[in-house]
Amino acid sequence: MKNIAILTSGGDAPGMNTAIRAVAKYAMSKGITVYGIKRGYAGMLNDEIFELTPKDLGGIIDRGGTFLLTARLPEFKNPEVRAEAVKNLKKREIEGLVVIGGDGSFHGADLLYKEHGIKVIGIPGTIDNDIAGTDYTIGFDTTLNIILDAISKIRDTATSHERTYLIEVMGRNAGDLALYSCLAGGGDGLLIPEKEFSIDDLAMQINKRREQGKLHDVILVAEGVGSAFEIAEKLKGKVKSEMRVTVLGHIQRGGTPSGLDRIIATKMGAHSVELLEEGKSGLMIGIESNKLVTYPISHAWESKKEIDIKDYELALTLGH
Ligand SMILES: Nc1ncnc2c1ncn2[C@@H]1O[C@H](COP(=O)(O)OP(=O)(O)O)[C@@H](O)[C@H]1O
Ligand SMILES: O=P(O)(O)OC[C@H]1O[C@](O)(COP(=O)(O)O)[C@@H](O)[C@@H]1O
Ligand SMILES: [Mg+2]
Repeated sequence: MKNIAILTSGGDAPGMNTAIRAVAKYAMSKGITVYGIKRGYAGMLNDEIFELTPKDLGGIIDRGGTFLLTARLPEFKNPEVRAEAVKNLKKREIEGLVVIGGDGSFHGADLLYKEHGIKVIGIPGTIDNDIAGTDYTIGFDTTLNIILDAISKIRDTATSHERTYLIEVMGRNAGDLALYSCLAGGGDGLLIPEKEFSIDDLAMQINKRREQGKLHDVILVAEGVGSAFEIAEKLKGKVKSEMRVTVLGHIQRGGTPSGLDRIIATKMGAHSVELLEEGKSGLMIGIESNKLVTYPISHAWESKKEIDIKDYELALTLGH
């Protein structure tokens, strides 16, 4: 394989730059020419494609976001749009494409392979950890650590004022960020979309904690269950303590990638080039039990990543 390209697509995630660097440097070490595509599929369509040089890759291993920029292009679901975009790859004789993104981005990649023969490899990059076939997606660990830092800070003020805090965290339809920040941050309650919950039970739990002499409550609310403000509204009159809501928002998606995110981004990035060199295509890379694995790329949207029930129950047990 002589020429490959890389793009990032969907929501950005810390560690995407680390992955781009690994793909490009590893490919260059094998004599492959590497193109960067700006703004995901939008840049492929608009011909924002340029040859990456070693200079582009310096100083990005620890930079959050993605220097290739990212975008969402709903029109890419249209086969005519894909046919137009692929012309910009073919005129440069780009045979392989590494797509760093989520299930939606992988879907687009799969169609490029099936319809136009471009060899594609997907690297899971999203803070949500909502992709089947991998224990961790790139960005999840960094975001988890940002949330843990926020929990510690909020707990200080929550305790001083003896308040109940609802902290809304990202995750789209997935509860992993809320679950693992509750587990590792000592959260006192957890609401995730994968599990039913009762507002009355939560209120009872908060009141019971106060009877035990606890001075604060930190409740993790996954955005997938709805607004934490609405949950607070429903709790009003049922809990005795004063309540506050903090929506962490996009602060969760920025900053230096953690060690774990950099390690998995680097390993997955290099492996994507190995797979392309072997002539493979239509695969996504994952990490399971600390080993790199591959699945057909369709695994990302055909299988649903399940919540770990034991971890969920442990978080609830320790939160009581
Ligand atoms: N079914 C699909 N067919 C073709 N392209 C798709 C499809 N779904 C998503 N895409 C492309 O991938 C982009 C990113 O998808 P999105 O679902 O927003 O994020 P993520 O990749 O993080 O799941 C979309 O804006 C679109 O360009
Ligand atoms: O940046 P936006 O457009 O506000 O999107 C917010 C969404 O993006 C995410 O941060 C990341 O989601 P994706 O990786 O699937 O794009 C979600 O957690 C959140 O729901
Ligand atoms: Mg997605």
